Amino acid sequence: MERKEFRDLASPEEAREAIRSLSLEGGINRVPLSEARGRVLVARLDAELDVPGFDRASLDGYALRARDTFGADEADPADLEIVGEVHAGEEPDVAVGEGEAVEISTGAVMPAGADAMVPVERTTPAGERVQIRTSVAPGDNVMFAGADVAAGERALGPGTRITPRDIGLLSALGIDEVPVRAKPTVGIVSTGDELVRPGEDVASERGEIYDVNSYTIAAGVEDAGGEAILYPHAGDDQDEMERILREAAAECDLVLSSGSTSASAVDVIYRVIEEQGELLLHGVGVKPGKPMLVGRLEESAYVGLPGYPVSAMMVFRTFVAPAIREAAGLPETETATVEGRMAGQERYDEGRLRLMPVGLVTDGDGETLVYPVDKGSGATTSLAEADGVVEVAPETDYLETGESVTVSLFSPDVRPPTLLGVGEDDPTLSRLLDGLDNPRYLSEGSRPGLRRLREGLPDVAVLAGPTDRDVDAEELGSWEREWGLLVKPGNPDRIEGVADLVDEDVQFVNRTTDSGLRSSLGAAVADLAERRDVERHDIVDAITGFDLGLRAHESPARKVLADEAGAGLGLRETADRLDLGFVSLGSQRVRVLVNSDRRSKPGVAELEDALESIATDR
Ligand SMILES: Nc1nc2c(c(=O)[nH]1)N[C@H]1C(S)=C(S)[C@@H](COP(=O)(O)OP(=O)(O)OC[C@H]3O[C@@H](n4cnc5c(N)ncnc54)[C@H](O)[C@@H]3O)O[C@H]1N2
Ligand code: MOO
Repeated sequence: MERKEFRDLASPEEAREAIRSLSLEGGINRVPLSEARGRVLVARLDAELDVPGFDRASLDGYALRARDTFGADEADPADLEIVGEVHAGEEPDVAVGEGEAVEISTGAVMPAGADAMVPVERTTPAGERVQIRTSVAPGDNVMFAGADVAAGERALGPGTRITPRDIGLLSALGIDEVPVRAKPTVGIVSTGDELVRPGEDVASERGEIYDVNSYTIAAGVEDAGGEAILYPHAGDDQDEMERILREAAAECDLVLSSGSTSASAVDVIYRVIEEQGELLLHGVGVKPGKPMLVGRLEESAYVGLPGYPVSAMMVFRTFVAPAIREAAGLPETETATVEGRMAGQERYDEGRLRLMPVGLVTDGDGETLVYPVDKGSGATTSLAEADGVVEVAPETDYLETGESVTVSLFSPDVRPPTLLGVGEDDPTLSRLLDGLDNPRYLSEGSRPGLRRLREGLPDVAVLAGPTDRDVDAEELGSWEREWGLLVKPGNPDRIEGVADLVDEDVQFVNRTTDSGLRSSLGAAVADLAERRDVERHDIVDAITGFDLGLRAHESPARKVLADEAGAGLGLRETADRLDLGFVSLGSQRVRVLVNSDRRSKPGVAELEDALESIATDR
């Protein structure tokens, strides 16, 4: 079967050009005022009436003839006869003659004959008469008909993006429906037999995964001013893809697919477009996003996003979102950028424009440090833990430590976290972080925590268990945790310690070598080897599963819970919470070390307070 190979990649500019050449625009909608916010007017709206529609009292007080007050002041008030009253929403049933006044409420129609009003504070009523202790000029305290907007005036111009303030104006004019640019409708078709919608059960043993792209891209479409329509997943079968894509193309201005863009035998989406529409390009010199497609299907524009969530999102953000915004009539987003320095060296030699997700951290001098967040295109945390993107030109070989880079933030309201921590995964730490304002914690394990602290990236590192090298850093606080083997409830295999893992037939689940628990287990294994006078590797080899370590602190426990293992490395706290049996092997201190350069950061002080509070709790 013929497979796609990517020999000639289009340039990013060619990809932009190709998308620009497609028409994404919808037509015109008439929407009720209640749905008009954020929509873009397509025509000018003129006032068809005066606002206000009548001469209106601006204050509570007395309507009168200005000339009756001339010369009046506190010492020598004008004395007028009260001949009636008029309230807001009432038609006046009285006129004001010479020497007369009418009691009037704010917003009421000025009675005939009156040309000004005096606020109640400057009057002294006495029975049927009122003393006016000030003089006013004609027009004082009156808003005349049409003073706000007059009939025939231009109220809002075409292209206005309707704000709550504009809705105020439209309401005053009595306009209940407005002509706006239709939102471009964007159909989203995710392909892949493995996809399951969130909310349904996922069979991991069969390789099923939750569909990330449909919802992420739909949210991006709505953000860009489009209307997202989710279509059912298309499997990897070409006929099914064709049927769903054509259905979407018939109903939408733009169809976005995800997946099936690359080089495998089931990556056939390009054939559907080639055979049923027009394929403008397939393969662009960007990383991630290389296998993207641009074309037309029926009357609709088409962009094929790669299946990997990071690739899909980056292609969407870079190439598709601007086109949707334009079609929706929205202004280009103000891309907020920040300048920062690279926290470490970053090599790169793939010759494609790299869209590198990065995180930000503020150093002790208030300068911004930039570090790549790259767990690979398949990891959703690559974007959730990033603040923005640095574009690295294709000809760049590496970015040097300290090199200045421009980060375009994912949105203008993105702020660097108040605290950046790296290190051990721990439940007490998770609770501490909950109480802080916008922290970020990269749970990479004790060893990477220590290494990154030495390199000067994080504000704090969280370490547990024995460390081979120490670091010259101050301790901000610490706590103890009890660790051991998590076993089935009631411990049916009667596991009592590491020796049983060696001597009995037990499937064990370990943690990665980066974790502090694993270091403590390593020490226990070394102890046992010494007591038995054998080599350490003899012990290790005899434990089934010792070499395969899982990343997070609960992962081994979950394997035991699922009956996939007889024992796992973990914490007493986890065993208690998941109702598992627990065989204690010891307790270890979890220490929070602070980067000396960052002592004065508010986030560090906040964490220190939180650490003190748990120290006094115990
Ligand atoms: N031999 C080669 N293999 C690959 C190449 C290549 O040039 N030669 N390109 C790689 C690149 S770059 C990318 S990007 C991916 C793109 O692959 P596809 O667009 O064909 O996507 P799939 O194979 O369908 O899926 C990739 C990956 O992403 C997962 N996925 C797919 N859709 C979703 C979704 N809606 N939500 C969550 N995750 C999704 C899918 O399960 C796969 O794990 O190809 C490389 N391969
Ligand atoms: O281009 Mo793929 O999108 O490198 O990950």
